[in-house]
Amino acid sequence: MAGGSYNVGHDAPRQYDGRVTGGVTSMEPFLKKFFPSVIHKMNNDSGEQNEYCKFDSQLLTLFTSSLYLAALVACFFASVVTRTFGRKFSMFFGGIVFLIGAILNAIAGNIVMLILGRLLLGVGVGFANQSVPVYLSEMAPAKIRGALNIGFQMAITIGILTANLVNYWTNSIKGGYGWRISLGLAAVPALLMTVGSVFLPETPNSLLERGHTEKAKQMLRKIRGIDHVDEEFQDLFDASEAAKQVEHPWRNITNPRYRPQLVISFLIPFFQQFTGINVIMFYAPVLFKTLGFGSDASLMSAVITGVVNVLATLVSVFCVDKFGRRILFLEGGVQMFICQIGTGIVLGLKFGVGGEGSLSKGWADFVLFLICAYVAGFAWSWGPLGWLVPSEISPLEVRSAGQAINVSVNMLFTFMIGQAFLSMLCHLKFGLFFFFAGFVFIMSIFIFFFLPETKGVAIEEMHVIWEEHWFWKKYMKMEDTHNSGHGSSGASTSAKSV
Ligand SMILES: OC[C@H]1O[C@](O)(CO)[C@@H](O)[C@@H]1O
Repeated sequence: MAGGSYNVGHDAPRQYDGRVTGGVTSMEPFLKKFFPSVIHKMNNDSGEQNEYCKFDSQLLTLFTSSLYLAALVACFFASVVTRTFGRKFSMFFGGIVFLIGAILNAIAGNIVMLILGRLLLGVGVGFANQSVPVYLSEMAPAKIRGALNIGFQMAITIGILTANLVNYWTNSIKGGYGWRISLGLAAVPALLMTVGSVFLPETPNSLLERGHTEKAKQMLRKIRGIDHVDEEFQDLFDASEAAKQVEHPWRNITNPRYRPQLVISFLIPFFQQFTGINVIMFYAPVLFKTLGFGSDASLMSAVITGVVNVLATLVSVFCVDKFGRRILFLEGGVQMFICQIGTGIVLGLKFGVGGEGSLSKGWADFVLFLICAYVAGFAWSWGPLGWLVPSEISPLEVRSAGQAINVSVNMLFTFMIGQAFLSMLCHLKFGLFFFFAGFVFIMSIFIFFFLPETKGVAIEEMHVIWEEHWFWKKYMKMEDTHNSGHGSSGASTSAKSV
């Protein structure tokens, strides 16, 4: 499946570098060079050491999370570039900026270079994030769009695992420059993306959007491998014309008729981040080190959680169309809740509020098991469904606005949790796990009552599920004050996820 390989190839930079930092921030030579105060705190053996606060440094968290802030800002520019100059150009530009960021990070001699490089990486991520999913959705034949959508999250998890493996290796390199290799290797997927984007065909939708009607038809023939594409082309053409009529997608989405889309496009990425997943993904090595695992063992544990993440995401590829979204969301929620409460209790008992103590091997293994089960629960529920559901519920006329909300909310809260985690751990201590468990409880209730099943429902028929829903149906009857757009555009039969 060609689309699958586009996916993995092109999302790799975002994932590789976004995550490689989690490991780097637990490497001593790196900390010594850029964050000596953290090292000082770590080595403080005055006996009053608080395990939870070992790594608390605003600068250190800023280093990790600044990428997402840059991505958040960049994705708004990227949406204009992607529309005006095409998906290919957006990927190419993102790749180049990302490449410069990776080089700057690898040769960084001071904290300014380090953070500047990271901001550039963020800009690259913003562009890739905006263009790659759109590209995939537009290239995919309708019947494998769902699988491809999860392919996006699959690529994310593979990128995280690769980053963890690289860190595991570079951590063992003598000479104190391992972190440079970790950060610099981000140039590999960046190059892949830049060069790859030159050779990729442009999507028919993008060609149509920019007025190249005949080229668009030829391209559709080429990528489908058949001559008779009239029907699909007509759908694309109609959808593109209908989208051109929508002058105010942002005003459209505030219409009561689109209330479920507005609320869900905001809440799903918000909740996805408040599962606390990135505490594990960004800081697993730091977290495991805090729990008393050695430096090497910490990274190894991060590799283990990385493998679990990939495999469990695969599970959802096979289950999502068979068992539906709701059951995965709910099962994943229960599993995460139990594991978080379990981890919180063990840490509470072993470290108490004072944060002094250690874990015996048996208890440490048990915590590792709980964290792996938590990651698995996330990886077959909120991970992939966090992208899939918002993209499939919006009719064409509000799709771009819905998707922009989804991506920006995701980046915003990834940033906020990345930024806040180390001091949350320091202040909330083991309560941090109860904090996220509380959110998992709330989000599961939300899914139970407010998210109807979307499995097997054609996108253009999606309005029916809201009209029949006990809560959302009242919005469907409300007067349309802004315009005459209906929840399902007749032109949206090709159901492009943009
Ligand atoms: O697999 C974990 C990853 O999945 C996401 O929640 C969504 O793509 C990321 O924020 C996270 O790092």
